[in-house]
Amino acid sequence: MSPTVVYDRFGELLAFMNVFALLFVFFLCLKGIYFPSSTDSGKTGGGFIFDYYWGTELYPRVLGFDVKVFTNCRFGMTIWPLLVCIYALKSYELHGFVDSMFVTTVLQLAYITKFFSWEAGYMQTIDIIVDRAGYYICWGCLCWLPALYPIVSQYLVSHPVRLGMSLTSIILAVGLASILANYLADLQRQQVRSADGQCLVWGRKPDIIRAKYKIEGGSEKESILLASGWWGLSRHFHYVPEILLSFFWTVTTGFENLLPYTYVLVLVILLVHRSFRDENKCSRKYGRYWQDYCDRVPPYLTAVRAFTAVHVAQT
Ligand SMILES: NC(=O)C1=CN([C@@H]2O[C@H](COP(=O)(O)OP(=O)(O)OC[C@H]3O[C@@H](n4cnc5c(N)ncnc54)[C@H](OP(=O)(O)O)[C@@H]3O)[C@@H](O)[C@H]2O)C=CC1
Ligand SMILES: CC(C)CCC[C@@H](C)[C@H]1CC[C@H]2C3=CC=C4C[C@@H](O)CC[C@]4(C)[C@H]3CC[C@]12C
Repeated sequence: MSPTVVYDRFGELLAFMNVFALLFVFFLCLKGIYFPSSTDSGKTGGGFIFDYYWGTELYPRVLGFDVKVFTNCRFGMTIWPLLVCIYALKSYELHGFVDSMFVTTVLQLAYITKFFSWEAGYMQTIDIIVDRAGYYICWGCLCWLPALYPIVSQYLVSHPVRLGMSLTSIILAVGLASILANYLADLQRQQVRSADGQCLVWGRKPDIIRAKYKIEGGSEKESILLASGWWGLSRHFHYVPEILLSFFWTVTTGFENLLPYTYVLVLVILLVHRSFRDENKCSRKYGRYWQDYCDRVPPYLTAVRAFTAVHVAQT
């Protein structure tokens, strides 16, 4: 049997995953209340619907597996590249070599490879340390991610687009450059923190804030907030190349249909919402140190506005 049967019967597979995920989230909801694996567990206080949506446990374990690492990394981030390859194979069976499919496949696989090379960093993000294992994260990674994230590849199977050599090269180059910028920004923060600020950022001594915060139990800890390099351009600057890279792998579909742009549009909403959530989290965690960082570095919408204003003034 060819793996492209997954493309042919994707609707049925997704329906099955939905039933499984909805039941699994229900199981997790009860488990967090009655048999928690960790201390951050129990009802949210918002009623059953909200418990189900948000989850009742931060780090549930089932049969020795960490549920969120499994749903987010081992399932979601693994099924995505598999689907991208299956859709590319289906397209090859139907139309032979199609350059738009080639570009989107290379860009998505490069992006996913980037994710796995930085996976340890993902363990420190709000998905893992703030969001409980409920409908939002678990159903999201089991159903929403496989349906939405590879949508461009799925669309190109039935709507092949011929880009030509020049467009193929340009989109590949700017797409890979955006992936690199996003990767370097994530890496820069990790390196500065692990070197305790004793390293160079863009050839200079980094501009850092030694931010103190209290952990449960009241003892004090210290962390580094980087205010130069990528992290000095704007707060959450790495979201800009994140949006651009997804736009580049989508623009391969042309402008005839809005459907393949769903992922980019949803991503913009998700990242804007996420930057507010993260700022809230950092402000509560670091207090006046975070305020100091905000005084030095503008939010990215301000940075984008300032960037556009300079360009408009120049032209
Ligand atoms: N495709 C998709 O669906 C999505 C992709 N992403 C991508 O995933 C990656 C991770 O993003 P995300 O999960 O949002 O988390 P971030 O990488 O933005 O990390 C946020 C955390 O970084 C720390 N931090 C914030 N500012 C600074 C600073 N100036 N210096 C040092 N540390 C700082 C804080 O954590 P601490 O408590 O450690 O200080 C903060 O909570 C990015 O590449 C992003 O583009 C993100 C969301 C969705
Ligand atoms: C239920 C839905 C409305 C929302 C579902 C949300 C989740 C599926 C997604 C929320 C945040 C997403 C991610 C965050 C960071 C990531 C790092 C990046 O390098 C790869 C993608 C991802 C793991 C991404 C995956 C989907 C979310 C968990």
